[in-house]
Amino acid sequence: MTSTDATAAGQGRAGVWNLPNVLTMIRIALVPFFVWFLVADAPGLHSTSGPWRWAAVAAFAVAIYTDKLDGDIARSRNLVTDFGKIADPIADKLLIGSALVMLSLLGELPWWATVVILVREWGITALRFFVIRYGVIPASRGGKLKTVVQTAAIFLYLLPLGAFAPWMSLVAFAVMMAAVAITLWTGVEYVVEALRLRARGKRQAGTEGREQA
Ligand SMILES: O=P(O)(O)OC[C@H](O)CO
Repeated sequence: MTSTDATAAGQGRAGVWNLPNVLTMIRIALVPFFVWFLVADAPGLHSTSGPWRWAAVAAFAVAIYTDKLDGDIARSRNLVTDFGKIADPIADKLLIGSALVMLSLLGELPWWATVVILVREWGITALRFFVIRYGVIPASRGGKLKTVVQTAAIFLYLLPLGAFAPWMSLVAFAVMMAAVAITLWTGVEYVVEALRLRARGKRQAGTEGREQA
């Protein structure tokens, strides 16, 4: 969804307890299970690539599916809410953040990639709250693409197929680098959007102040 679409959609009066928002909450609830499965697979933080790892892959896949589903339902049934516009990216960040931290803890992903992505993700979340009095910054098309590429990269990292296909780790790394690049680029776009929103809000407040005087 673009910012413009979202600004319009944000006027929707759908309640918080609608299906897309419940799916978003289910996604958040799946995160501890996902982490627990990864830990259960890796005594002493050494992955055994056993059934618990596959359970983690499945939990991640289900969580990602709820992300697609809630967006589709929200748009098709006009159930876009301001709560959803804030909670949906937060749910994504919790899932993706926990996956990245766990992969780094397991020694499978360089910490720098995790840190770069997390700083951008939570920085933009904080920015959304800083400018919320001027309006909501919803996920942009680039933000959605970034989440898809991050998800694909994490999925490739999670799949315990290294023993059968050693080239998989190269592919996973290449996709993760693409994810890092798009993450940074869209971060810059959101900063520009936040500055515009703030400037517009201040201009409007100035005009209203003059009209009342
Ligand atoms: O890049 P953000 O912060 O807008 O997040 C995008 C969402 O995760 C897409 O669902």
